[in-house]
Amino acid sequence: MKIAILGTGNLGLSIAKGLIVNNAITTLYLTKRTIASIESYSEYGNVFVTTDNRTAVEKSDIIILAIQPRHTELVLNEIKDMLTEKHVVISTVTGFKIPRIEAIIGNDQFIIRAMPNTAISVGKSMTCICSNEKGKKRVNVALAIFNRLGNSIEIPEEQMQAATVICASGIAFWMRLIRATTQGAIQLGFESTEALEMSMHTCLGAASLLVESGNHPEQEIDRVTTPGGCTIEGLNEMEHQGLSSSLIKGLKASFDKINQISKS
Ligand SMILES: NC(=O)C1=CN([C@@H]2O[C@H](COP(=O)(O)OP(=O)(O)OC[C@H]3O[C@@H](n4cnc5c(N)ncnc54)[C@H](OP(=O)(O)O)[C@@H]3O)[C@@H](O)[C@H]2O)C=CC1
Ligand SMILES: O=C(O)[C@@H]1CCC=N1
Repeated sequence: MKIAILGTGNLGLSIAKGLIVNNAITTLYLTKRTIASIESYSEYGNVFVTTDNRTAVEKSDIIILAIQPRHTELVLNEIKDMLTEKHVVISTVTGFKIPRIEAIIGNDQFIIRAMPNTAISVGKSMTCICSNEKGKKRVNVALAIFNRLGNSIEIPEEQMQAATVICASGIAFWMRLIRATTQGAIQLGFESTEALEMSMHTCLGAASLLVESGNHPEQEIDRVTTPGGCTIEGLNEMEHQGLSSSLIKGLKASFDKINQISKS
Protein backbone atom coordinates (compact mmCIF):
# COMPACT_ATOMS: atom_id res chain seq x y z
CA MET A 1 0.00 0.00 0.00
CA LYS A 2 1.15 3.52 -0.84
CA ILE A 3 0.21 5.60 2.17
CA ALA A 4 0.70 9.28 3.07
CA ILE A 5 0.25 10.67 6.56
CA LEU A 6 -0.38 14.42 6.44
CA GLY A 7 0.46 15.78 9.91
CA THR A 8 3.00 13.53 11.59
CA GLY A 9 2.49 14.60 15.21
CA ASN A 10 1.45 12.46 18.19
CA LEU A 11 -1.16 10.38 16.38
CA GLY A 12 0.38 10.51 12.88
CA LEU A 13 3.71 9.23 14.18
CA SER A 14 1.96 6.49 16.17
CA ILE A 15 0.23 5.36 12.95
CA ALA A 16 3.53 5.54 11.06
CA LYS A 17 5.27 3.37 13.66
CA GLY A 18 2.47 0.81 13.52
CA LEU A 19 2.59 0.68 9.71
CA ILE A 20 6.39 0.33 9.65
CA VAL A 21 6.59 -2.31 12.41
CA ASN A 22 3.79 -4.34 10.81
CA ASN A 23 5.34 -4.10 7.36
CA ALA A 24 2.08 -2.70 6.02
CA ILE A 25 3.46 -0.28 3.44
CA THR A 26 4.89 -0.20 -0.06
CA THR A 27 5.76 3.46 0.37
CA LEU A 28 5.00 5.85 3.24
CA TYR A 29 5.12 9.64 2.92
CA LEU A 30 5.21 11.55 6.21
CA THR A 31 4.55 15.29 6.23
CA LYS A 32 4.65 18.17 8.67
CA ARG A 33 5.72 21.80 8.35
CA THR A 34 8.85 21.38 10.47
CA ILE A 35 10.36 17.98 9.75
CA ALA A 36 13.45 17.93 12.00
CA SER A 37 11.73 15.71 14.61
CA ILE A 38 10.81 13.01 12.06
CA GLU A 39 13.74 13.19 9.64
CA SER A 40 15.27 9.99 11.03
CA TYR A 41 12.33 8.01 9.59
CA SER A 42 13.68 8.55 6.07
CA GLU A 43 16.38 6.02 7.03
CA TYR A 44 13.76 3.34 6.36
CA GLY A 45 14.17 2.66 2.63
CA ASN A 46 10.51 3.11 1.67
CA VAL A 47 9.69 6.05 3.98
CA PHE A 48 9.84 9.63 2.68
CA VAL A 49 9.74 12.68 4.95
CA THR A 50 8.65 15.98 3.42
CA THR A 51 6.97 19.32 4.06
CA ASP A 52 5.19 18.98 0.71
CA ASN A 53 1.64 17.65 1.18
CA ARG A 54 0.91 17.78 -2.56
CA THR A 55 3.84 15.51 -3.51
CA ALA A 56 2.85 13.10 -0.72
CA VAL A 57 -0.68 12.93 -2.16
CA GLU A 58 0.53 12.53 -5.73
CA LYS A 59 2.78 9.58 -4.80
CA SER A 60 0.24 7.78 -2.58
CA ASP A 61 -3.16 6.07 -2.76
CA ILE A 62 -4.25 6.22 0.88
CA ILE A 63 -4.15 9.72 2.40
CA ILE A 64 -4.37 9.77 6.20
CA LEU A 65 -5.08 13.20 7.69
CA ALA A 66 -3.70 13.48 11.22
CA ILE A 67 -3.69 17.26 11.62
CA GLN A 68 -5.52 19.34 14.19
CA PRO A 69 -9.05 20.51 13.33
CA ARG A 70 -7.92 24.15 12.92
CA HIS A 71 -5.47 23.17 10.12
CA THR A 72 -7.79 20.83 8.29
CA GLU A 73 -9.58 23.23 5.97
CA LEU A 74 -6.25 24.67 4.82
CA VAL A 75 -4.71 21.25 4.10
CA LEU A 76 -7.80 19.92 2.32
CA ASN A 77 -7.87 23.03 0.11
CA GLU A 78 -4.16 22.55 -0.58
CA ILE A 79 -4.55 18.96 -1.83
CA LYS A 80 -8.06 18.86 -3.30
CA ASP A 81 -7.05 19.30 -6.96
CA MET A 82 -4.52 16.42 -6.62
CA LEU A 83 -7.18 13.87 -5.66
CA THR A 84 -8.08 11.24 -8.29
CA GLU A 85 -10.07 7.98 -8.41
CA LYS A 86 -7.10 6.08 -6.93
CA HIS A 87 -7.19 8.05 -3.68
CA VAL A 88 -8.93 7.19 -0.43
CA VAL A 89 -8.94 10.06 2.09
CA ILE A 90 -8.95 8.82 5.69
CA SER A 91 -9.43 11.61 8.23
CA THR A 92 -8.63 11.10 11.91
CA VAL A 93 -9.45 14.73 12.68
CA THR A 94 -11.69 15.00 15.73
CA GLY A 95 -15.11 16.54 15.17
CA PHE A 96 -14.50 17.44 11.50
CA LYS A 97 -17.58 15.82 10.01
CA ILE A 98 -17.98 14.24 6.58
CA PRO A 99 -20.27 17.00 5.17
CA ARG A 100 -17.54 19.55 6.04
CA ILE A 101 -14.91 17.44 4.27
CA GLU A 102 -17.19 16.96 1.26
CA ALA A 103 -17.86 20.70 1.11
CA ILE A 104 -14.13 21.22 0.48
CA ILE A 105 -13.02 18.24 -1.64
CA GLY A 106 -16.38 17.18 -3.10
CA ASN A 107 -18.72 14.25 -2.46
CA ASP A 108 -17.25 12.39 -5.44
CA GLN A 109 -14.20 11.37 -3.36
CA PHE A 110 -13.73 8.20 -1.30
CA ILE A 111 -13.90 9.66 2.22
CA ILE A 112 -13.45 7.68 5.44
CA ARG A 113 -13.34 9.02 8.99
CA ALA A 114 -11.26 6.91 11.36
CA MET A 115 -10.83 7.25 15.10
CA PRO A 116 -7.77 5.24 16.17
CA ASN A 117 -5.77 5.66 19.35
CA THR A 118 -2.06 5.96 20.09
CA ALA A 119 -1.80 2.22 20.81
CA ILE A 120 -1.72 1.94 17.01
CA SER A 121 2.07 2.35 17.36
CA VAL A 122 2.20 -1.12 18.98
CA GLY A 123 -0.50 -2.69 16.78
CA LYS A 124 -3.19 -2.52 19.49
CA SER A 125 -5.47 0.33 18.45
CA MET A 126 -9.23 0.09 18.75
CA THR A 127 -10.28 2.02 15.65
CA CYS A 128 -13.82 3.07 14.72
CA ILE A 129 -14.55 4.08 11.14
CA CYS A 130 -17.38 5.51 9.04
CA SER A 131 -17.57 6.77 5.46
CA ASN A 132 -19.38 9.00 3.01
CA GLU A 133 -21.69 7.40 0.43
CA LYS A 134 -18.92 6.90 -2.16
CA GLY A 135 -16.44 5.79 0.53
CA LYS A 136 -18.63 2.76 1.37
CA LYS A 137 -16.82 1.03 -1.51
CA ARG A 138 -13.49 1.50 0.30
CA VAL A 139 -14.56 0.70 3.88
CA ASN A 140 -13.04 -2.78 3.51
CA VAL A 141 -9.71 -1.23 2.55
CA ALA A 142 -9.77 0.93 5.68
CA LEU A 143 -10.82 -2.00 7.89
CA ALA A 144 -7.99 -4.09 6.42
CA ILE A 145 -5.44 -1.38 7.25
CA PHE A 146 -6.67 -0.83 10.81
CA ASN A 147 -7.15 -4.54 11.51
CA ARG A 148 -3.43 -5.00 10.85
CA LEU A 149 -2.83 -2.38 13.54
CA GLY A 150 -5.29 -3.67 16.13
CA ASN A 151 -9.07 -4.06 15.96
CA SER A 152 -11.55 -1.99 13.98
CA ILE A 153 -15.29 -1.67 13.57
CA GLU A 154 -17.57 0.35 11.30
CA ILE A 155 -20.04 2.64 13.11
CA PRO A 156 -22.51 5.36 12.03
CA GLU A 157 -20.95 8.82 11.81
CA GLU A 158 -23.32 10.06 14.58
CA GLN A 159 -21.39 7.82 17.01
CA MET A 160 -17.89 9.07 16.12
CA GLN A 161 -17.81 11.64 18.94
CA ALA A 162 -18.69 8.99 21.51
CA ALA A 163 -16.13 6.62 19.98
CA THR A 164 -13.49 9.35 20.31
CA VAL A 165 -14.15 9.56 24.05
CA ILE A 166 -14.17 5.79 24.66
CA CYS A 167 -11.32 4.73 22.38
CA ALA A 168 -9.05 7.72 21.67
CA SER A 169 -9.30 9.66 24.95
CA GLY A 170 -9.77 6.24 26.55
CA ILE A 171 -6.02 5.61 26.38
CA ALA A 172 -5.49 8.55 28.77
CA PHE A 173 -8.29 7.36 31.07
CA TRP A 174 -6.84 3.84 31.34
CA MET A 175 -3.34 5.27 31.88
CA ARG A 176 -4.63 7.23 34.88
CA LEU A 177 -6.22 4.08 36.33
CA ILE A 178 -2.94 2.21 35.91
CA ARG A 179 -1.08 5.10 37.52
CA ALA A 180 -3.45 5.14 40.50
CA THR A 181 -3.00 1.38 40.94
CA THR A 182 0.76 1.91 40.82
CA GLN A 183 0.55 4.58 43.52
CA GLY A 184 -1.50 2.20 45.66
CA ALA A 185 1.05 -0.57 45.18
CA ILE A 186 3.87 1.75 46.28
CA GLN A 187 1.88 2.60 49.42
CA LEU A 188 1.60 -1.14 50.07
CA GLY A 189 5.38 -1.40 50.00
CA PHE A 190 6.51 -2.12 46.44
CA GLU A 191 9.30 -0.28 44.60
CA SER A 192 7.89 1.99 41.89
CA THR A 193 9.25 -0.10 38.98
CA GLU A 194 7.78 -3.27 40.50
CA ALA A 195 4.51 -1.43 41.22
CA LEU A 196 4.19 -0.28 37.60
CA GLU A 197 5.02 -3.73 36.21
CA MET A 198 2.44 -5.33 38.50
CA SER A 199 -0.23 -2.77 37.59
CA MET A 200 0.17 -2.79 33.83
CA HIS A 201 0.42 -6.56 33.47
CA THR A 202 -2.60 -7.10 35.71
CA CYS A 203 -4.51 -4.62 33.53
CA LEU A 204 -3.36 -6.44 30.37
CA GLY A 205 -4.38 -9.76 31.92
CA ALA A 206 -7.85 -8.48 32.82
CA ALA A 207 -8.47 -7.18 29.28
CA SER A 208 -7.08 -10.37 27.74
CA LEU A 209 -9.41 -12.51 29.88
CA LEU A 210 -12.42 -10.66 28.45
CA VAL A 211 -11.13 -10.63 24.87
CA GLU A 212 -10.34 -14.34 24.89
CA SER A 213 -13.31 -15.65 26.91
CA GLY A 214 -16.03 -13.31 25.63
CA ASN A 215 -17.20 -13.15 29.26
CA HIS A 216 -18.84 -10.14 30.92
CA PRO A 217 -16.53 -8.41 33.46
CA GLU A 218 -18.87 -9.34 36.32
CA GLN A 219 -18.44 -13.07 35.51
CA GLU A 220 -14.69 -12.69 35.90
CA ILE A 221 -15.17 -10.64 39.09
CA ASP A 222 -17.29 -13.47 40.55
CA ARG A 223 -14.33 -15.82 40.02
CA VAL A 224 -12.04 -13.57 42.06
CA THR A 225 -14.24 -12.46 44.96
CA THR A 226 -13.96 -14.97 47.79
CA PRO A 227 -17.02 -14.55 50.09
CA GLY A 228 -16.07 -12.35 53.03
CA GLY A 229 -12.63 -11.88 51.42
CA CYS A 230 -10.38 -8.97 50.62
CA THR A 231 -11.44 -8.44 46.97
CA ILE A 232 -15.10 -7.68 47.67
CA GLU A 233 -14.03 -5.51 50.62
CA GLY A 234 -11.86 -3.42 48.30
CA LEU A 235 -14.41 -3.33 45.46
CA ASN A 236 -17.25 -2.20 47.72
CA GLU A 237 -15.11 0.54 49.28
CA MET A 238 -14.18 1.77 45.76
CA GLU A 239 -17.85 1.88 44.82
CA HIS A 240 -18.78 3.67 48.08
CA GLN A 241 -16.20 6.28 47.02
CA GLY A 242 -17.85 6.53 43.57
CA LEU A 243 -15.47 4.59 41.28
CA SER A 244 -17.97 3.59 38.55
CA SER A 245 -19.96 6.77 38.96
CA SER A 246 -16.94 9.06 38.60
CA LEU A 247 -15.72 7.17 35.54
CA ILE A 248 -19.11 7.46 33.86
CA LYS A 249 -19.35 11.15 34.77
CA GLY A 250 -15.87 11.71 33.32
CA LEU A 251 -16.86 10.03 30.05
CA LYS A 252 -19.99 12.19 29.88
CA ALA A 253 -17.98 15.39 30.56
CA SER A 254 -15.54 14.43 27.80
CA PHE A 255 -18.45 13.73 25.43
CA ASP A 256 -20.09 17.09 26.24
CA LYS A 257 -16.77 18.85 25.55
CA ILE A 258 -16.21 17.14 22.20
CA ASN A 259 -19.73 18.10 21.11
CA GLN A 260 -19.06 21.69 22.17
CA ILE A 261 -15.70 21.79 20.31
CA SER A 262 -17.10 20.37 17.10
CA LYS A 263 -19.89 22.99 17.01
CA SER A 264 -17.38 25.87 17.17
N1 LIG B 1 -3.46 12.27 19.90
C1 LIG B 1 -4.38 11.33 19.91
O1 LIG B 1 -4.36 10.40 20.72
C2 LIG B 1 -5.52 11.39 18.94
C3 LIG B 1 -5.70 12.46 18.10
N2 LIG B 1 -6.74 12.48 17.21
C4 LIG B 1 -6.89 13.59 16.28
O2 LIG B 1 -5.80 13.52 15.37
C5 LIG B 1 -5.39 14.82 15.00
C6 LIG B 1 -3.92 15.02 15.33
O3 LIG B 1 -3.75 14.97 16.73
P1 LIG B 1 -2.31 14.97 17.40
O4 LIG B 1 -1.43 14.04 16.65
O5 LIG B 1 -2.52 14.78 18.83
O6 LIG B 1 -1.87 16.48 17.09
P2 LIG B 1 -0.40 17.03 16.89
O7 LIG B 1 -0.48 18.50 17.03
O8 LIG B 1 0.57 16.27 17.73
O9 LIG B 1 -0.06 16.66 15.37
C7 LIG B 1 -0.52 17.41 14.28
C8 LIG B 1 0.66 17.59 13.34
O10 LIG B 1 0.20 18.27 12.18
C9 LIG B 1 1.30 18.99 11.68
N3 LIG B 1 0.80 20.03 10.78
C10 LIG B 1 0.19 21.20 11.09
N4 LIG B 1 -0.11 21.88 9.97
C11 LIG B 1 0.29 21.11 8.93
C12 LIG B 1 0.26 21.25 7.54
N5 LIG B 1 -0.24 22.36 6.93
N6 LIG B 1 0.75 20.25 6.76
C13 LIG B 1 1.29 19.15 7.33
N7 LIG B 1 1.36 18.95 8.66
C14 LIG B 1 0.86 19.92 9.44
C15 LIG B 1 2.01 19.54 12.93
O11 LIG B 1 3.41 19.65 12.76
P3 LIG B 1 4.07 21.03 12.24
O12 LIG B 1 3.64 22.09 13.21
O13 LIG B 1 5.54 20.76 12.21
O14 LIG B 1 3.50 21.22 10.88
C16 LIG B 1 1.76 18.42 13.96
O15 LIG B 1 2.90 17.60 14.12
C17 LIG B 1 -6.30 15.80 15.74
O16 LIG B 1 -7.33 16.19 14.88
C18 LIG B 1 -6.80 14.96 16.91
O17 LIG B 1 -8.04 15.40 17.36
C19 LIG B 1 -7.59 11.42 17.10
C20 LIG B 1 -7.45 10.33 17.89
C21 LIG B 1 -6.43 10.23 18.89
O1 LIG C 1 -8.06 15.31 23.47
C1 LIG C 1 -8.49 15.49 22.33
O2 LIG C 1 -9.31 16.41 22.12
C2 LIG C 1 -8.07 14.60 21.19
C3 LIG C 1 -9.21 13.76 20.68
C4 LIG C 1 -8.97 12.38 21.22
C5 LIG C 1 -7.59 12.41 21.66
N1 LIG C 1 -7.10 13.61 21.62
